[in-house]
Amino acid sequence: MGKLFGSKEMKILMLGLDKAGKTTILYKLKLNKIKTSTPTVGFNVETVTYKNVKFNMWDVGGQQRLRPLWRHYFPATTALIFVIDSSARNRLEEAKEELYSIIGEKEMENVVLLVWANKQDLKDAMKPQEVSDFFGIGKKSKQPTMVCDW
Ligand SMILES: Nc1nc2c(ncn2[C@@H]2O[C@H](COP(=O)(O)OP(=O)(O)OP(=O)(O)O)[C@@H](O)[C@H]2O)c(=O)[nH]1
Ligand SMILES: [Mg+2]
Repeated sequence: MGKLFGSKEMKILMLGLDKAGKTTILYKLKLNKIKTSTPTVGFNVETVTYKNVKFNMWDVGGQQRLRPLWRHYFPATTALIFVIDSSARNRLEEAKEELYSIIGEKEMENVVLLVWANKQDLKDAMKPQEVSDFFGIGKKSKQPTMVCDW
């Protein structure tokens, strides 16, 4: 917990496949409203302040051709929010591969990991528990990990 709350400023990195909903989440947290967005090429960064902690939230484009750039955003990350489209069952394997490739990197092996099971409003969405089971969260990774929806 000291790692989470001891410092006054922390970098939160949001990654995930294209169309998972990262930019939508960023602006919902920042502005408390849904802002339509186009696919991100590059990144968005916003500061969300809660009590005395400043969360610098980084949202990076997830299209396949942009994923090799993700590693440039790794340094100084405290927590990774890996966003998935819970209704895109056919993309879950791809998402899992990308997640394990990220947390397999030395720089990222100790970050706090949150898998965000997004788009729970869609009727065929996988529940957070199903996502957790599919990803093997907490089994393969030794870092503090949880799966959540909104
Ligand atoms: N139904 C539903 N749609 C959502 C939700 N979150 C995002 N979307 C939609 O999903 C689409 C993609 O959202 P983005 O936020 O642009 O996705 P992204 O992860 O930033 O995509 P890239 O920038 O390409 O990596 C948009 O049409 C959003 O309106 C959600 O919780 N429920
Ligand atoms: Mg985006």
